[in-house]
Amino acid sequence: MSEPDSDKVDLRSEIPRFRPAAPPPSFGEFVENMRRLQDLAVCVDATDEVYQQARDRAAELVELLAPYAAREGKGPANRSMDLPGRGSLLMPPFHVEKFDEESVVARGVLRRYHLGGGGVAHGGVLPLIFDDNFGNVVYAAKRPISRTAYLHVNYRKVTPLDVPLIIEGKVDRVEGRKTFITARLTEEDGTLLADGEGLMVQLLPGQP
Ligand SMILES: CCCCCCCCCCCCCC(=O)SCCNC(=O)CCNC(=O)[C@H](O)C(C)(C)COP(=O)(O)OP(=O)(O)OC[C@H]1O[C@@H](n2cnc3c(N)ncnc32)[C@H](O)[C@@H]1OP(=O)(O)O
Repeated sequence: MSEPDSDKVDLRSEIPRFRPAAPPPSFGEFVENMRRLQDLAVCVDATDEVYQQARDRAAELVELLAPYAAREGKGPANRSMDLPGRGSLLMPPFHVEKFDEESVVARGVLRRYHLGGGGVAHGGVLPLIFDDNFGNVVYAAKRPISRTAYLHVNYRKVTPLDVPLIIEGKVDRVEGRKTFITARLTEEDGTLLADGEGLMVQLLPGQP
């Protein structure tokens, strides 16, 4: 019989255990510089000479970092709870401010990197924010490990960039393996930008 893998969340699931990271001191600034770089990469209008230099410096950075690529759950990205977006470049830079069984609240801004068109956020970024909130709600409500079965977002108003945003999500109801979650994305003054509803389904033994 094979040994249980202590990195798995439990024997029912292939999902790695979530362990918060204690990142090295420079990691947060590294991530913020990378975010700034992403903002610039999608907005600069430069000469070919500038792009050549940028290409070469990016290649140097790749060469520096490539030897340290690690498996999921090992590096600090996505697990650094004190950093915006848990230190993951995939995640918009939101900070969780409330995390309990009643609700999960996170606050952050969308930046130039998240631009869709007409000066406002890309619509596809919002489901990412909602999905992450739903995942947090499941954890905070101490529901079993689950995956998103569906996610519905109602876009009520365009979502501005560089303006503080707040998402609050909570469990609406539980039906057996199913956790239904609702959430609202607002500006600080309460202006509703989008609301969403999702179904998180508890995984069965062996489900990835
Ligand atoms: C300190 C801690 C901090 C934590 C921070 C970390 C946060 C990280 C956050 C990251 C978060 C990221 C999170 C992510 O992004 S998770 C990634 C995105 N999601 C997926 O990839 C999921 C892919 N799908 C599946 O794996 C399966 O389909 C699942 C597991 C969902 C269900 O397949 P399974 O074969 O197991 O179940 P079933 O089909 O018998 O269905 C079971 C029940 O559910 C009902 N049903 C199913 N689908 C739908 C549907 N679409 N609409 C309505 N109902 C639906 C179905 O009718 C049935 O109901 P009932 O007949 O029993 O009444």
